Amino acid sequence: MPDDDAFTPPLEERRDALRGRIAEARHLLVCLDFDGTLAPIVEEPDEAMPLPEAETAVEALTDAVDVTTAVVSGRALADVRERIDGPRLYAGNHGLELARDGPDDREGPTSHGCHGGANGREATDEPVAVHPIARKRARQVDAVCTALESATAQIPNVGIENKRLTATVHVRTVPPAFHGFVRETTHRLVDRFAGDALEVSTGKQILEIGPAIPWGKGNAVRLLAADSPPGTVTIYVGDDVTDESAFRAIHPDGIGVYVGEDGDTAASCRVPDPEAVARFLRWLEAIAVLDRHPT
Ligand SMILES: O=P(O)(O)OC[C@H]1O[C@H](O[C@H]2O[C@H](CO)[C@@H](O)[C@H](O)[C@H]2O)[C@H](O)[C@@H](O)[C@@H]1O
Repeated sequence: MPDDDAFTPPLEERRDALRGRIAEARHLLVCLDFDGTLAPIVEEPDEAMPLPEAETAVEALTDAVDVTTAVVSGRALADVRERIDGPRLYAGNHGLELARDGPDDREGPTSHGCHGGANGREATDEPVAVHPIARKRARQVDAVCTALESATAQIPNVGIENKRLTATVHVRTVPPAFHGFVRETTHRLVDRFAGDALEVSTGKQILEIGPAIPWGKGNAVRLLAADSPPGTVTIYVGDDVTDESAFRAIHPDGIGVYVGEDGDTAASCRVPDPEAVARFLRWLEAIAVLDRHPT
């Protein structure tokens, strides 16, 4: 594992080393977080959109030979798919939902942990695989959201985003004096409606409510990498707490790019903001096309 205390270098310092690894790779799996990575953070979650230059870069990478693109988001899969159309693969709800190519009888969220088809796997016709435990706990997520909406109705600007398998409580524009109340109320209602079945975690000015199971973006990225051809180098770009499990999942063979100026990360290098992510993706595409497939 990377040393937590070690300074994670800016991309510029790693560019030459990364260029060699990318140019030599037989295939690239490029996994991208959405909010704070492809889309700048905004006050109103529903207004988040990818930077046009990021969208163009993702499209170009998706069209490149021997490159697979994936968006791996904390948003509901259907929501993030509406916001960026083009990548080949999608993971939503922090990896609890997965849309990937090929037959759906492989190891994955639908079969993780408790389903038993042939070889312990469950076949499904669904285009989107959903973690079975998360699916069962969706009713509890819904009950917590309903209760939270009425318990926080008087709190200015609080937002409850019900994503079915998980939920997000937004406090970005809630006056700081109310943050403690929102946090305590969220924990109390999760306890009351779900006991140990759901848990509360944190992100950028949000509380995330989700099933208390050991499954996250890192598991989803491992599944996508397992579907990739031999000789694939996995690249993951992300900015928030839940992206850290993905950085750890691809270490040490993959390339983790953290978006932000500060904060501990398991990524191998960092870029400052979504504008720099778009430039990185452009650079990646140039190497993928020119260095690996020179005409
Ligand atoms: O994994 P991601 O794709 O980065 O999703 C993480 C959460 O992102 C969204 O919330 C964040 O972005 C909002 C819009 O910029 C911002 O207002 C909020 O403060 C951020 O935390 C999204 O709304 C959540 O559902 C995601 O879990």
